[in-house]
Amino acid sequence: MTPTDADHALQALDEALALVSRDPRASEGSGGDHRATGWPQAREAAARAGSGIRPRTHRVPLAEALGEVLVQSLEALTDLPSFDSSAMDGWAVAGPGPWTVRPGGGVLAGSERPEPLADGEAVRIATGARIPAETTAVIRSEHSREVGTQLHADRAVLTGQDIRPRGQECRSGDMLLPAGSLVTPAVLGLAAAAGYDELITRPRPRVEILVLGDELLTEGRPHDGLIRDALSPMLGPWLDRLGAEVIATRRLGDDPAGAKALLAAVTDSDADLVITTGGTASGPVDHVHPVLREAGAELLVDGVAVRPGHPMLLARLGDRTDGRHLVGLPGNPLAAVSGLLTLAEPLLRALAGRRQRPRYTVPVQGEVPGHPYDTRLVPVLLTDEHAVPLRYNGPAMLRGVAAADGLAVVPPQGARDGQDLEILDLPWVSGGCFT
Ligand SMILES: Nc1nc2c(c(=O)[nH]1)N[C@H]1C(S)=C(S)[C@@H](COP(=O)(O)OP(=O)(O)OC[C@H]3O[C@@H](n4cnc5c(N)ncnc54)[C@H](O)[C@@H]3O)O[C@H]1N2
Ligand code: MOO
Repeated sequence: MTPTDADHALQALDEALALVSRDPRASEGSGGDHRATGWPQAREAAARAGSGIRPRTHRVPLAEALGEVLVQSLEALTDLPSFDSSAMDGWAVAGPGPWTVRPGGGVLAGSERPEPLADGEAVRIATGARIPAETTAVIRSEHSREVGTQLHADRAVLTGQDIRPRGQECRSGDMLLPAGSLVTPAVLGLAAAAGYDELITRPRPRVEILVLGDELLTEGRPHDGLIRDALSPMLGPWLDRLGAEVIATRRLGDDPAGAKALLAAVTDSDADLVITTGGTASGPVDHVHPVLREAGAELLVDGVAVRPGHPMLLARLGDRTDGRHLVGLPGNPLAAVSGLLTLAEPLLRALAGRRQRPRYTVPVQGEVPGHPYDTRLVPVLLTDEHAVPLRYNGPAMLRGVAAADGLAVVPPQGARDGQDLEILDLPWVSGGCFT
């Protein structure tokens, strides 16, 4: 590391740790003097908020069901295989050999029902083709010899060999997968094989993204105190990867008109989840809290003991069963990522009827400084053995996370070299979603 790099790294760490509350119980910058929710509890609260809501359902063509969850169990509409079929290219034979080869063409996959075999007869057959009635075995081409009109087997022939009997995998009506299963590419294949053209699933949760801030540019280089909006380009595709349907991304100013538009979205949006960015802290134009108060929203999480991302929040809009929520992400870009993984992801999984992500840990390489009271989320690269913390992990920086495979969950007080840390995979690394 050059001295300049080292300086930068230290500065990033300083910034990541700078917002240490003097009183561990007080949450600064999130609109009041109250307790921040612990990081694990915040994730649980978000998952709880999204479960127990009456799910919407729809019937969709197979390809559109990818990444959604089955509302009903998947029952076979047919026996599989639906007829006795050959498992190999070779010969269908009846009785003991040698056999007389039936003249003419063989039996191909997809061909009409073949003529029954006579005892001592053989017919050429392709993998997947219907087995002629009276067949006792299939002999692979490489295990047989044709001598004139006679077929000889090179090795012992067992009755039933290389025949896939009808119903070997399932009988019509068998339950193939329970309700609640995620529709993966493999499930689409199975459903098609079992006779389905459409599936009944829970639609993806709909999300509306509202990006707050007057200082944001949508193109060109930063100038005159204005900066590029880094969150609009990032959040839509990210939420898409988390299994949401992003219905709109809108930018709202910090002026009264922006506050009014925010209030309208909070009260009227037909999204299941409204996500805001910025305006969560206690600055003069931070109007997320006032708008939520005005709308009578219930704050389920208001500040989380995590760095970055401390001022993130989760609110319930409307009543308990209608299931509309708002997640307020802090404006600092890595803080927004932290809020996305802490609150939005568990909530969206629950709303989609998906199970929460399986937890796993990886030993960390090197010591990781901790916050005195709060959890830290630190971008890491994953090697075969370790999670390697990345620099440039300050709340306003995306340079670390853009190079990362995941975020390591560093407990308060930090981690020693080799300590097992929970890893939050980034969705494009784990490949856990289908879009
Ligand atoms: N007095 C205090 N001030 C702040 C505290 C605090 O505890 N006391 N907390 C700090 C923390 S931690 C965070 S995180 C931020 C959260 O601020 P807001 O959610 O209110 O966000 P803004 O003030 O609107 O913006 C913060 C920062 O992020 C930049 N930003 C905003 N949106 C975008 C975007 N779309 N793309 C790129 N960058 C964005 C914005 O320009 C600011 O620099 O509050 C601290 N303050
Ligand atoms: O550190 Mo704030 O917590 O920048 O999100």
